[in-house]
Amino acid sequence: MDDAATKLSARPLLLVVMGVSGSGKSTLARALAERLELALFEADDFHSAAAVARMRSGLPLTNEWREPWMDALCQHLSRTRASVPRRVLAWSGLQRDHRARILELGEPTLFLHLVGPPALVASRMAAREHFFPASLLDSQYAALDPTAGEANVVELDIGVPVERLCAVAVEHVRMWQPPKAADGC
Ligand SMILES: Nc1ncnc2c1ncn2[C@@H]1O[C@H](COP(=O)(O)OP(=O)(O)O)[C@@H](O)[C@H]1O
Ligand SMILES: O=C(O)[C@H](O)[C@@H](O)[C@H](O)[C@H](O)COP(=O)(O)O
Repeated sequence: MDDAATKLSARPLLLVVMGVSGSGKSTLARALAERLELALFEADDFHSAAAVARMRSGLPLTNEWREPWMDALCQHLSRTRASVPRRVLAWSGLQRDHRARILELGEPTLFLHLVGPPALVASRMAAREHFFPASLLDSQYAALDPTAGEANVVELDIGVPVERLCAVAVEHVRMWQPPKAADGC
């Protein structure tokens, strides 16, 4: 473990790497999991087969489709909290209400919102294999509630290499003071 990781190793923590599809959530979450020795959770693992088929076919999720996904994700996070108190979640987190549901779990939670030009995200999506088609990217931006000014959210520019992005994220985590209510969790 390096110095930054050692300083952060004592406290419970939920890092949520969020942003539109293709913004680099899984990539950064993997890097943070390794660097800070966190357990990695992928929100994509909690979609129903029908929801995945819907997205694969070129239809976006509606909020009605997102509800059971949120339920499954929150239940899993809640069930595993005691056994895995230090984790990182890759999850789009597009809706403010859904971010509030994650906060309601009561963990010291920092959202890392990956932001960048849609054209850059689209080009990265075009270059990867994934069930989520690039044709749905506009619908992701349409569904995204802005995070500017929201407490416990840091916006990170995706236009840098992953190693740099990870270093910047770690620095934000190191400087972050969890709100008192979640401090002792
Ligand atoms: N900082 C980065 N610089 C260059 N390419 C990146 C970066 N982050 C992610 N990528 C690439 O962009 C694509 C989408 O990243 P991914 O992590 O799958 O996004 P998401 O989980 O948000 O859908 C992948 O091919 C990944 O390798
Ligand atoms: O619309 C949403 O609520 C989510 O954004 C969801 O559709 C997710 O983005 C996909 O599962 C694609 O997965 P990635 O975001 O990991 O590319």
